[in-house]
Amino acid sequence: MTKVAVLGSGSWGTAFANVLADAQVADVRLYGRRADVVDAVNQRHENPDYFPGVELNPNLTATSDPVAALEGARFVVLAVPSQSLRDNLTAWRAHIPEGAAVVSLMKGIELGTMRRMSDVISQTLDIAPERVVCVSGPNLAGEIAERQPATAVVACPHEPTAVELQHLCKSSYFRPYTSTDLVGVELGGAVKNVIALAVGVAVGMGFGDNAKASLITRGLAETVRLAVALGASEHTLAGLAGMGDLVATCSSPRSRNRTVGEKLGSGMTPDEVLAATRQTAEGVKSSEAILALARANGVDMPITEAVVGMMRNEFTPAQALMAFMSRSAKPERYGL
Ligand SMILES: NC(=O)C1=CN([C@@H]2O[C@H](COP(=O)(O)OP(=O)(O)OC[C@H]3O[C@@H](n4cnc5c(N)ncnc54)[C@H](O)[C@@H]3O)[C@@H](O)[C@H]2O)C=CC1
Ligand SMILES: O=C(CO)COP(=O)(O)O
Repeated sequence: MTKVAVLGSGSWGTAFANVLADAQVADVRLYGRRADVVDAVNQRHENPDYFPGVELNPNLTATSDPVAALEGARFVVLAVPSQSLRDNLTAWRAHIPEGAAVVSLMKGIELGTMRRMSDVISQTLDIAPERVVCVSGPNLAGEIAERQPATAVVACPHEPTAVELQHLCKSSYFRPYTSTDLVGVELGGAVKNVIALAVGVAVGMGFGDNAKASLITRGLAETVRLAVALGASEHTLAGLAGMGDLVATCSSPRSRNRTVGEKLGSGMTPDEVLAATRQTAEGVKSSEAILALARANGVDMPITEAVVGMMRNEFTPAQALMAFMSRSAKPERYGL
C-alpha cells in the first residue's frame, strides 16, 4: 500500500487524512504535536478539539513523532498555517524521504517573501517544482469530516503525480479533479480568504445578498487579474479552486475568514477580533502579502487593499465601503 504522511492534525489535516483513509488505497499516518489529540485519534477515532462526535476511519493512525510519520512516505501532505510552514519544513526536512512528492493543503502567501506555498516547499527542501502538489477547492473541513459531498483540484506541473494523488484521495464523497496550473490553483485559494474577510465585514455591517454577490464577483475579477499577471490561466479561476472555493467560503458561516470579517464589521477592533480567533484565518496575514505581490506586479486589487487597511486599523469598515463605492466609474472587466 502507498504510504502517505499528513503533517498537521488541525482542522484540514485531520479531515483530509480521513478522506485518504476512507478512500482505502493508502496507508495514512497523521502527525500531530499534541499527545492528547494523537491518543484520541488512535484510541477513540476522534479529534474532539475540531470535530467532536465525528467518527474518523479506524485505519487512520496518528503519531507525535514526525520521523515515524514520514518513514517510507510516497506523499508528504502539509497542513500547517502558511506563515509557519518554512520553520516546520526546516525541522522536518532531514526526514522527508528521497523522491517523495510533497503536497500543500495551505491557502496562503508567505509574508515578507510574497512566495506561494509550493515555492516555499521547493525552496526549503531544494526539490524540483514537479515534485510539489497542491490540493485546493471548496473544502470546508467540517463538512468533509462529516463526509458531506465535495470536489477539489489536485494540481501539479507533473500531471502523472497529480493523477496518482487523485486516485489516493477519491472516495464516495470526495471527488478530486486534476490540473497542471499550480499557480492558478494556489492563488485562487489564497485570495479567496481575503475576499471572504471582506464579505464577512459586509455581513457584520448588516448588508444583504446584493453586497455579498458584488464582493464575490469583483473579488473574483481582482483574483484573476493577479493570477493571470503571474502566469496562471484565467480558466482555472473560473473553476473549483477559484470561483468554487470563493463561493463556498464567502457563503459559509463555518468559514474562519468570513467569521473574522463579520466580527470586524459588527464593530470589534482588529485586536479584539484576533484575540477571539483560535484557529487559522489565513486571510489576515496573507492579505498583506497578496497586496505586496499585487503592487510589485502593477495589479489593482481594491478589495484586498480595503481588507488590509481595515486589519491595520487605518480605516473603519464604513470608510472602506465609502472608498470602494466612490472609485471612478468604469466598464465592467473580468481579468486583465
Ligand atoms: N480548515 C479548513 O476548512 C481548510 C483549511 N485549509 C488550509 O489549511 C491550512 C491549515 O489550516 P487548518 O488545518 O484549518 O488550521 P488549524 O488551525 O485548524 O490547524 C493548524 C495545525 O497546524 C499545527 N501547527 C504546526 N505548527 C504550527 C505553528 N507554528 N503555529 C500554529 N499551528 C501550528 C497546529 O498544531 C494544528 O494542528 C491553512 O492554510 C488553511 O487555509 C484549506 C482548506 C480547508
Ligand atoms: O479553505 C476553506 C474552504 O475551502 C476554509 O475556509 P476558512 O479558512 O475561511 O475556514
